[in-house]
Amino acid sequence: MCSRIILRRMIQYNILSRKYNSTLSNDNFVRIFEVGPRDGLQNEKIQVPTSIKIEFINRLSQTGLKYIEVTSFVSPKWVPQMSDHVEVLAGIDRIPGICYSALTPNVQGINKVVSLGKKGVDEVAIFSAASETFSKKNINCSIETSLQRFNDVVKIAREKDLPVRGYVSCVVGCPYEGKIKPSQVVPIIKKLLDMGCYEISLGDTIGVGTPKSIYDLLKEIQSNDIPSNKLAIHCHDTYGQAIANITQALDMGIRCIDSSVAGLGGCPYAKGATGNVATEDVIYLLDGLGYETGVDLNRLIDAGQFITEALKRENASKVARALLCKQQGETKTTVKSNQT
Ligand SMILES: CC(C)(COP(=O)([O-])OP(=O)([O-])OC[C@H]1O[C@@H](n2cnc3c(N)ncnc32)[C@H](O)[C@@H]1OP(=O)([O-])[O-])[C@@H](O)C(=O)NCCC(=O)NCCSC(=O)C[C@@](C)(O)CC(=O)[O-]
Repeated sequence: MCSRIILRRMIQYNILSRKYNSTLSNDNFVRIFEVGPRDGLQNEKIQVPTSIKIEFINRLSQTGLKYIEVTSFVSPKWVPQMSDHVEVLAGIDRIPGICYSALTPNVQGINKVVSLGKKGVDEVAIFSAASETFSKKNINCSIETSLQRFNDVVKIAREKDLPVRGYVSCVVGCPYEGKIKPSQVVPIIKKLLDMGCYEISLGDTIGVGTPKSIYDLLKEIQSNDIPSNKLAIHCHDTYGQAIANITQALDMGIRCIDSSVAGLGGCPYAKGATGNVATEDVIYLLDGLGYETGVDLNRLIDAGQFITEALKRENASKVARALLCKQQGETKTTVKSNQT
């Protein structure tokens, strides 16, 4: 009898301590949401061959990333670069456990995703903005109209058990309206969450944020009882503040970071905005801070090199450049010492 009680206590203790450990490790785990194939490529002026996009996504799938935004179902007249969404999705090697996602701005987009069945995506995203002008430039309608449209998108997605992620662009600044107040952002987040989005990604679309503006924004969001585990941070690095802003967000409990390998990207409707923060730089930061991500930095660098060589441009990741330089130096030293 006594030993049974002890056994039960041991089991309870074990379960509790596992729960405790998993809470700890959850808090220590940061989800990386790779947006390179979508946000990274959507702004490329020359059509990137579909086979390159497929190879890029396949390489990303080998890095340990669990979320990859692969394309968007937007109008090909507005963003021609994403017009091969069906072919991209049909061509990639899907790895079980990886969530492949796409943007769907309207019913036409979500219906197309649904019609693809298993060749579609595992989750979709809708995208709003905290700036009225940006909304009109980006999706050709007011914020209010866009939210009505998204309601219909979410309804269809939920009927098909497709999780929906929400984006809010221009959370600290807009290319047309300038500074954006946190009080402009909070109502949009609330509406998207109420609609059924499982998470809201906060987009510093033109990379003007600083740790102070990110702090002010997150403080306002938190004071409105919106939990941090419903949020992600999406930083562009135009002013070189992205890593500092992400560190601020991590300090305030955010555990999902959007990034783009090799720092690819830019928004077609935000002139002058450079790419997203580079995933390699984010992983280096997180490794250094002791967070877990499950992402292999070397494989990521390989994927980043592949796509930058294909696009014939410099890799914008400082970490990738530094590590590649170091490797080249080491190879040269080895070759020299083998020759002597
Ligand atoms: C939203 C619309 C469609 C409205 O565009 P619209 O012109 O107002 O729509 P419409 O309903 O009048 O349709 C016009 C034409 O587009 C077609 N169309 C309409 N919808 C679709 C669709 N889904 N798929 C394919 N075709 C579509 C439709 O069939 C029609 O074709 P037509 O009859 O003239 O031949 C348009 O403005 C659009 O596609 N915008 C794209 C915006 C975009 O992709 N922006 C970049 C992504 S957002 C971003 O980068 C920010 C983010 C998320 O990364 C976060 C951050 O950094 O802040």
